[in-house]
Amino acid sequence: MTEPLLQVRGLRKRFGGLVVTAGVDLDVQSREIHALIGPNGAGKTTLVSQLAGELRSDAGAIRFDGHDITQLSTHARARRGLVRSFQVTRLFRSLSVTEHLAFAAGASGAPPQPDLLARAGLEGRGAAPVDQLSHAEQRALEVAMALACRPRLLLLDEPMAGLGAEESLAMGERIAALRGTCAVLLIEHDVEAVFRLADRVSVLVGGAILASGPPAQVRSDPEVVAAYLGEPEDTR
Ligand SMILES: Nc1ncnc2c1ncn2[C@@H]1O[C@H](COP(=O)(O)OP(=O)(O)OP(=O)(O)O)[C@@H](O)[C@H]1O
Repeated sequence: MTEPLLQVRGLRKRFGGLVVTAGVDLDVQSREIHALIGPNGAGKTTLVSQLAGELRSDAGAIRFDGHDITQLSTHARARRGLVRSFQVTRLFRSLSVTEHLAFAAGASGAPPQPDLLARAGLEGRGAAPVDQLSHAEQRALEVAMALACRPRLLLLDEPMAGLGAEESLAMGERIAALRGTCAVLLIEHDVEAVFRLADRVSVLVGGAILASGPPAQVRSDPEVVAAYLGEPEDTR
């Protein structure tokens, strides 16, 4: 069997006395949409920060595309195609959407992609300064900037947070449209959206993967139901 695109083994991270990532094993295959779900405080964002290289791991190994990247910088990981979505609120608010996309592409060395605005749902908004975008448009730009880097694995941490129902659906459709072009590791609290979108789901509880598999299998796993999903009537 070919090696998964991302292979994480025994990954650990502690903050002082608090063990947050407690020996994570995780495989993400090429071009799959892989959701990472779990209770508040389970360690999802910390794990994504470790994968992106923003947080140094205490132990364990991260292999990407057949190479050990555990010690590589964020930038070196992005150049290999492991990209976390940007947070535009941290960037240059008076620059336009197009300028942001050019900045992201330039930083990663990827060639420009003329269809990116349309793929991101930002058609006709290229000249708009970022501080005039709606919240939903800003979230769309964050994903678009990551796509501008031509990722092989896109790390998305709650891309639907703060969006209305229709905007969430639109974001879900854009993520679904990525299937087959790149892999996506998606952290999302909206379990219904996750089970609609994902090819596989992993459940992180207490800093370790409790279950991993196709949505239907994970959804009916008694341990997952007990630790996170609850019975059908109180499914969150
Ligand atoms: N830099 C830090 N220093 C100390 N503790 C931290 C730090 N970052 C995260 N934590 C703690 O690690 C635990 C896991 O946090 P994390 O944000 O990774 O969980 P999460 O699963 O993403 O949660 P949520 O679903 O609520 O976003 C929490 O108890 C949090 O307080």
